[in-house]
Order: sequence, then structure tokens, then C-alpha cells
Amino acid sequence: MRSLTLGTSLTLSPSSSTPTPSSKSPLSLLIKQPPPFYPPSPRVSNELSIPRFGACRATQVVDLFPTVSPEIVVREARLEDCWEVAETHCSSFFPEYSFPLDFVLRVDRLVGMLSGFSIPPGCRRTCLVAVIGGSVGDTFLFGTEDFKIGGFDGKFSLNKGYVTGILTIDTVADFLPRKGPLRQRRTGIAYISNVAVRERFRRKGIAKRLIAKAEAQAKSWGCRAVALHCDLNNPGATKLYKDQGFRCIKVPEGANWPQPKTAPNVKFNFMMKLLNTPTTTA
Ligand SMILES: CC(=O)SCCNC(=O)CCNC(=O)[C@H](O)C(C)(C)COP(=O)(O)OP(=O)(O)OC[C@H]1O[C@@H](n2cnc3c(N)ncnc32)[C@H](O)[C@@H]1OP(=O)(O)O
Repeated sequence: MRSLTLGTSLTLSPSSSTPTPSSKSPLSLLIKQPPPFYPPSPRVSNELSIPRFGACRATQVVDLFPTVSPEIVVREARLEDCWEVAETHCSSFFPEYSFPLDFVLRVDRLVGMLSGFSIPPGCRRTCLVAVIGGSVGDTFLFGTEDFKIGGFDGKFSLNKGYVTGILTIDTVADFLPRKGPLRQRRTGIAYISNVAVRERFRRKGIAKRLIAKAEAQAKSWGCRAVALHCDLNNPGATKLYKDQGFRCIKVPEGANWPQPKTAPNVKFNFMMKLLNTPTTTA
């Protein structure tokens, strides 16, 4: 078995791991925060709030014309996607909330995402989206190459499609153990967070596609590994990551490694994958 080395004494265990950091926005302070990144309750429909907040047209187009443009395309999120990204995040991680709190949560998430542009110098962050219903090759984009807001590409397209899944990848290393006595930020390891797929699009391989794209992105940034935290009580996500070649990292006894801030009772597996490790599934 391969071994990953991170700081002092990390070992890969044959088992595996969930969630991620959430950006805190001013609205977070005004509402009682629910525990983030829980798997959604199966009894609640994620799509209930969509018609109220304006995404209904895109949803209906997909429903009415499923064969016109059935392909899922994974690409960098653009500013025009940001509401649907917030919606996908909230409906996946907080499915139990109904109006008006679900709307407040979405706005909070939107503000959090768009205000997340202050990343440390030299670090990268990108939000990836899996979209359906947009055209692949003939997209006409407005905007410049380098303009970014938060993890969002500052370009617009007239043919955006409908966001079905999301993933954030960064090299900020906030959730990786620091290095050396000066507690320097780790480099060369990208961190995956906020992986979510709308309920009605699950088990179609969308998360797998997002992860594959994230790995390619990490490689293009020169990273040698990717890491993430996965809720111990999220067996579906754990299986997803294990199948994609991620392995659990045993946290050294007594080590105080950083973790996503969620509810106090949530326990995480820390998982990593070397980027030359092949996956077990296509
Ligand atoms: C680092 C993080 O962000 S962890 C947070 C993970 N996100 C969440 O828990 C939010 C709520 N859940 C979701 O959004 C989705 O269920 C996800 C993201 C976990 C999975 O998305 P999907 O697009 O459905 O996954 P995908 O179809 O690619 O599944 C690939 C494989 O993972 C495994 N898998 C995925 N979901 C499940 C599940 N609920 N139960 C068991 N296995 C699962 C299966 O092996 C699946 O292959 P199969 O369908 O051929 O059996």
C-alpha cells in the first residue's frame, strides 16, 4: 500500500471519509446556524424552494426537453451560476429548512461565496459546477480571462445551463496541519470541499465527474495530492471517495489538526489521495 507523508507521522488506513469549510458572512451572525454539511434528510425534497426563487424556468426546460441537451458538463463556475450554486449547497446540506429560513440561508451562502475573494497570496480557489442543458462547444463568453470573484470566473455566457452539482477546490490549506515551528501553510496539497449534487440528479456519476475535474485542476496547479474531510456518519460520501482512491489518514495521537467548523458532535475522517493513484471505478 502507498503511504502519504504529511508532517510527522501520517499513515494511510485501509478505511476511508465528509465536508468542508463554510465561508462566514455577516448574515451568519443574524440567524441561528444549523449544523453544516449534513447529508440531507431523504424525506425532504430539495427542489421545493426552486420555483419560489426563480430557477423554475431552467428546471422546467430540463424536464421538458431532457434529450435536447442531456450531457452533463463540468466546468468552472461563473458569476451567472452563483445563485444556483448557493441553492445546490443549501438544499443539499440543509434540506430540512423551509421558507423563509431556506431563502435567508441561500442569500447568506451567496454573500459568503462572493465575499470569499480574499485568499492568501499565491493560493488558488475554484468552484466547479456540473451543468445540464447548456451547450458545450459553442458557448459565447463575455468577460476577461483573469477576472475572478471568490471562486467564480468573472465571465458570462448566454447559454449557461442548469447547475446540478458543485465542488470547491483550493490550495489555501486552512484545514491541513501547518508546517514547522513557524506553522507555515502547506503547499502542494489541494483541498476539496462543499461537494453536493441536487437530490434528483444523484447516483448518476456527477460527483465522480466533479472529483475527476478537481483532481485535474489540482494537478494543473502543481499539487501532488488532494485532501478532504468527510463526516464519519456519511457512508455514501465515504464510499464515493474511497472508490475514487482516497484513503483515511490516521491523525497522530494528541495532534490538534484543524477541522471544518460544524456542529460539535460531528466527527470527520481526514482523507487524502496521491494524484498519481488510479481510481477503482471509471
Ligand atoms: C468533502 C465533502 O464535501 S463531503 C460532503 C458530501 N456531500 C453531501 O453529503 C451532501 C449531500 N449528498 C450529496 O450531495 C450526494 O449524495 C454526494 C455528493 C455525496 C454524491 O453525489 P452523486 O452524484 O450522487 O455521486 P455519484 O453518482 O458520482 O456516486 C458515485 C459512487 O459513490 C457511491 N455513492 C454515492 N452516493 C451514495 C449513497 N448515498 N449511498 C451509497 N453509495 C453512494 C456509489 O458507489 C456511487 O456509485 P454507484 O451509483 O455506481 O453505486
